[in-house]
Amino acid sequence: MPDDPLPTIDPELLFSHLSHATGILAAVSGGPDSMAMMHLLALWRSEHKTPIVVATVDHGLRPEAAEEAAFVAREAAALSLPHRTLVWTGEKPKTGLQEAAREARYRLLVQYAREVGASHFVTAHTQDDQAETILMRLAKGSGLKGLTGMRRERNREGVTHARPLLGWPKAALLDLCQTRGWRFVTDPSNADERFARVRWRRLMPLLAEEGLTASRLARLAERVAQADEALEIKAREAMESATPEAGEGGFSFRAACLADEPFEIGLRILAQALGRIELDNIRLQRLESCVERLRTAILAGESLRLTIAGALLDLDRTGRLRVRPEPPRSRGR
Ligand SMILES: Nc1ncnc2c1ncn2[C@@H]1O[C@H](COP(=O)(O)OP(=O)(O)OP(=O)(O)O)[C@@H](O)[C@H]1O
Repeated sequence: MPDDPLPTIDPELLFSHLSHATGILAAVSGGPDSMAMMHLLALWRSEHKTPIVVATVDHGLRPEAAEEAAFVAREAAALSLPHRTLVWTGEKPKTGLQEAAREARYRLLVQYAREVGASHFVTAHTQDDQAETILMRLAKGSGLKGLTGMRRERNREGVTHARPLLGWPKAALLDLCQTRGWRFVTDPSNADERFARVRWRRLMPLLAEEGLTASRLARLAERVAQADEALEIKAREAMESATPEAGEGGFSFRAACLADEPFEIGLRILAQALGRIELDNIRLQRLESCVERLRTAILAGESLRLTIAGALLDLDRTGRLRVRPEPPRSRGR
């Protein structure tokens, strides 16, 4: 397959959805993607008044990290952009280090965005990152929700996390850095095969030879996101017509919809019900087995009591399902 020509990136279009931001915090690690983002933001700023600040997180995991942060600070200063290094000082876990580092990074970025009054923080995730995310989630047996990939915008504790480069290939950003002479650093952990993401990245050219390109995977994510949104709306409508009522530390609804609606909608109704008592991110397999058991009981007109991820579900013989947080005493049994 011939390579697509690299697209030209217009900062005005790229950041158009950020024009209403009260301030933008750019998360810049020093790699080509985020350095390109910083330069593009600096170009965009010449036409806009939105304050822009830059931050680099030093996770305290690699000795070179402090020098990389200093490098970003110098490059930001050359563009007259204020820069801050945010240091992760917390305890470092022995397992799940990447996950913990990501959580710490976002926590620090959200805190700093608040401190400087920025309504948005932006990261330089690209189309390739999106494609890798989809492949990794497929390999983990993800359901539809996971296959929607990373979102262009999401709320993190009151601050909007935007990913303006999600539609752009990494190669286009690298090309920009090279042609414009924008300097960047190379993070050695990007070649460390202990990380699943790196191993998937190595597979990408092979998959592209069979047509499974990053742009097709990213397109799949967009289509799945559309389907996911439609199914969520249908599930919400079904729940609204099931006379939901708050009470006794939780809420209840007519559960017939769990059996009458297609299984996928039933799953989402239950997930939304649990969401109402602030239980989110429940494992798909757990939800699936709960809905299966509830459907069987509903059709047989039987009562049923179940627990799932800290919630107590009580189906009575009239077909009403009560959902409430599990009392602390019975948890973990
Ligand atoms: N140390 C850092 N300091 C500042 N920003 C960072 C840092 N590391 C990553 N970022 C931001 O996050 C973007 C994506 O980085 P990377 O792909 O390494 O993160 P990831 O952990 O895979 O992403 P995610 O956190 O969404 O899973 C970078 O382009 C940059 O904008």
